[in-house]
Amino acid sequence: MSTDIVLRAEGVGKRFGGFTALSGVELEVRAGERLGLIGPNGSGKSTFTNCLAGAFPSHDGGFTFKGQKLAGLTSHERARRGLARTFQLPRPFRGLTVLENIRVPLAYGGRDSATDERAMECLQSVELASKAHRMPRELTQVELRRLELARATALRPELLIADEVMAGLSHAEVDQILALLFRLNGNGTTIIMIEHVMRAVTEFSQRLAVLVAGKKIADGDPRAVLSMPEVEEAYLGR
Ligand SMILES: Nc1ncnc2c1ncn2[C@@H]1O[C@H](COP(=O)(O)OP(=O)(O)OP(=O)(O)O)[C@@H](O)[C@H]1O
Repeated sequence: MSTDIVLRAEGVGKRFGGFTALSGVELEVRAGERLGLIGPNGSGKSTFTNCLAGAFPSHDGGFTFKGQKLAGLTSHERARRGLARTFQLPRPFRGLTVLENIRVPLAYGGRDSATDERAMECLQSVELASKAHRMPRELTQVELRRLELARATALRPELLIADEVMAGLSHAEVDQILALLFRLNGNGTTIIMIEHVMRAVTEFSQRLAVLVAGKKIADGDPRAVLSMPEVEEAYLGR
């Protein structure tokens, strides 16, 4: 694993009206790293993702990605720079086939890359090639998650934020998605996994960061972090 810092969050804060959803969040992610970002419901994980991906601005602080500040860039511009995210509820274009769904992000990456061949390659990487000409409504839950991952990673991002891609899946399906994420990481993609399926997070993460009520309360070796009394109390409810 390289020691280059690919992402740095500095003092990130976000308010919704009078409610503080994030406060002073500092985070560094190394190139090639697998980081788990955990925390109870409502602790600010998706808000952090939305600020990072440019869905809405943060009120305080900001992000540096590959040495460049992200402030002022739209979510599309961030995606073009290699920052990808999935959505908790998969958001395929319902009126397009599975293959056409992959052509959309490819088209963002430049006219030449939006070929059927490249789209099929993406589908093969998530084992969905046999469903290329199906409509999203014909896919199972786990296939929809795979399509979401293929859409997010079509442009071969340097950093992927996988936001609860395992929710509601069976044990075996979680293993399938885990294998896929390990493969993506093995091919060089840095991954931040936001997940409530603890088995998956602990198996996947080289490091864990914990958000509670909008603040980062722990960051380090997964075993050490999970055995911290404040994490057990806040997150695991023990
Ligand atoms: N658009 C919004 N307007 C007002 N409050 C919001 C908005 N988005 C999030 N919040 C609030 O901010 C807090 C953090 O929410 P967020 O969705 O980031 O938590 P989370 O850690 O991702 O939770 P979960 O694990 O349930 O997905 C919550 O209290 C939520 O109600």
